[in-house]
Amino acid sequence: MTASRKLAVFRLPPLPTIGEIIRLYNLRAEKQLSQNFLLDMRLTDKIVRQAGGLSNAHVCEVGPGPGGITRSILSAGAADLLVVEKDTRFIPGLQLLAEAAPGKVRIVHGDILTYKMERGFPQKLARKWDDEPPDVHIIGNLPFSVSTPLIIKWLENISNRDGPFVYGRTRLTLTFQKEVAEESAALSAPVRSAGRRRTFLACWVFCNFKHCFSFPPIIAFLLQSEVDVGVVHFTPLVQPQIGQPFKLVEKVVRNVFQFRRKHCRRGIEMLFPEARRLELSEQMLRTADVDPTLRPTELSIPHFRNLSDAYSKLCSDNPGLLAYDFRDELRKKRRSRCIKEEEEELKLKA
Ligand SMILES: C[S@@+](CC[C@H](N)C(=O)[O-])C[C@H]1O[C@@H](n2cnc3c(N)ncnc32)[C@H](O)[C@@H]1O
Repeated sequence: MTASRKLAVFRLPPLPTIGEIIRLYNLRAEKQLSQNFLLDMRLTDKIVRQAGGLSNAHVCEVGPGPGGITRSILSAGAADLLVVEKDTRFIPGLQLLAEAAPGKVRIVHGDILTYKMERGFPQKLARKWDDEPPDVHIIGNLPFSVSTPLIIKWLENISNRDGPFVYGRTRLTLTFQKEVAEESAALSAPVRSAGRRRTFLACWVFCNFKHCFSFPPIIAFLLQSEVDVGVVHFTPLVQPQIGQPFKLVEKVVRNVFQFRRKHCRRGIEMLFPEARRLELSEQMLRTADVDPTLRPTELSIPHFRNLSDAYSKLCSDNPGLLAYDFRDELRKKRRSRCIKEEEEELKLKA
């Protein structure tokens, strides 16, 4: 016990504060890039604690910026910290931190949306999917415009067990806009809770999802930001709540939520080519045993499970259906209408 406690404690040598780093390297937060920095170490420590014990853990921090969360991860005892930062201006400050924690910090100057995390950590860390999660964590306070596409990408990775999930059920601790985090946490509440977001519905399907706490921007940021921030912790589920691939589930959820104030039948119809729209959407709703007059926000995960299973069955019976996108059909229709109008105009002129 004492030995492992000793291992976990890591004290960084005296370093300039994050505020001094920002001044030293002239790291102006770019408002158009939604760059806001966490300066309060008590807050960064609290965010990092939400990941669970990091003693001797392998961690990837996404978007470290001037390094507030980075310092908290090191102080929490991480053995190996991989930071992925897109903006060159932050690299020298991160190098200073790497020198202060020899052998612990690896810096990647790159974009997390394209970074191949399956190569980021040694394969020996990998655990079986149904084992306990591996000692690999992802932590980050990213711009909200990046964290949403990123979580969609990672949900697909969870479904395929690739990317950061080649190591097993890698845990994620990320920040989102407070309203999104709180409303999404309400997904576990009774079915009729309003305001659910489709991205997070998919999160519930594939992850255990916990809204840890929120904080106002005023206590944290260098730039005045208008929105509160919510810290969310995800652990991939051993058994997703819907046994279909992410792409199919996401397509069903996306189409249903397209007309969020209308009956769910309206969005479901758009999954099918115009010529067979009514027939196939009725068949799907009947097989799924879902009331077509429910609104998208009234549908529960079991409803989506039945809808996804029914849609998957229709896709196997109708080759090409999974690739169907009503927008392509609309575009083709518009194009042929334009061509027809042009031909008629030419006829009139002749
Ligand atoms: C909101 S700031 C937060 C900085 C730091 N994590 C903190 O809490 O103080 C977001 C950081 O993510 C970086 N970033 C933005 N998009 C990124 C991407 N696609 N890949 C890697 N880093 C990114 C920005 O350059 C910036 O350093």
